[in-house]
Amino acid sequence: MNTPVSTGGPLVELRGVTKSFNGQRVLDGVDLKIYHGEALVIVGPSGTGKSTVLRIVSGLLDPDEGEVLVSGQPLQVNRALAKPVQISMVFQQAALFDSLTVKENVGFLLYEHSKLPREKIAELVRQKLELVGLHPEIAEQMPAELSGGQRKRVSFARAIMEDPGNPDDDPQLLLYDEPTAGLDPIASTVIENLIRQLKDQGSCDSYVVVTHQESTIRHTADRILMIYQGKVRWEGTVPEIDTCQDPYVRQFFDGRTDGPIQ
Ligand SMILES: Nc1ncnc2c1ncn2[C@@H]1O[C@H](COP(=O)(O)OP(=O)(O)OP(=O)(O)O)[C@@H](O)[C@H]1O
Repeated sequence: MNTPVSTGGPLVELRGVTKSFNGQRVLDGVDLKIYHGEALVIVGPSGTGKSTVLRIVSGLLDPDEGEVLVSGQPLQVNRALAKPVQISMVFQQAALFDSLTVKENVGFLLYEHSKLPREKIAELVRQKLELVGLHPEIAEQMPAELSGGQRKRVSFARAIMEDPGNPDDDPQLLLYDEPTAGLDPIASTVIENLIRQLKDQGSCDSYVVVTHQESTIRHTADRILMIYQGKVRWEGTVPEIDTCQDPYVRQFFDGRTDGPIQ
């Protein structure tokens, strides 16, 4: 694992982050902290800005206002130079290149940007495929030949790929956007277990999951944040899902149409 620049403060912190699209304010002063070693799940009604938060944390999107601190340092415009924490994102639709094999997808960044021999990269790909529970023979297949659950695992393998000679390349924070969307309950459980397992075995230090699926919330969260109308509305733990009397939380988890959430 990478040695964090600072172990005292949070890994990532958002302070007063706002973001608008087409004049519509989606995030309206979001404050949140992601700590070392934590399993954070972000929930909230559709369209409330959860994926936008992930994209801001990953550096794919800039906030309009507010600060993003990574290991206490502002996330710089020139992110290639300032990389105190390696952050990897697993996208909702797996986002694999259809014209490349599984091996080329998983090893993409190393094939493009490292000096490692191709055979070494192929070996690393096989190792990562095994870590996510896929048979290494799948490496030569095309994404279109795989099931949705297999594609998700391939995208996990890609997110945890690292150059063993470059300690800065070791992902510390994994961001999962709707990792179990569209999967049956059993396939969802397999993916939820895998998310926990990858952290427990050190493939990442911390993770953030954005999900609507209650089983995924319950299986992958140590801490839960609920975002509503552009702000963090509630923060709690899994047992508190059942005991919390906050009307927003109750309505959300009970799936009721009547209540303060419009
Ligand atoms: N690049 C963009 N351009 C324009 N509007 C955008 C863009 N990205 C997000 N939005 C809008 O911002 C709002 C929040 O989107 P976001 O995907 O962050 O919500 P979400 O909470 O993750 O939703 P869901 O649970 O449905 O996936 C939506 O209204 C969406 O249409």
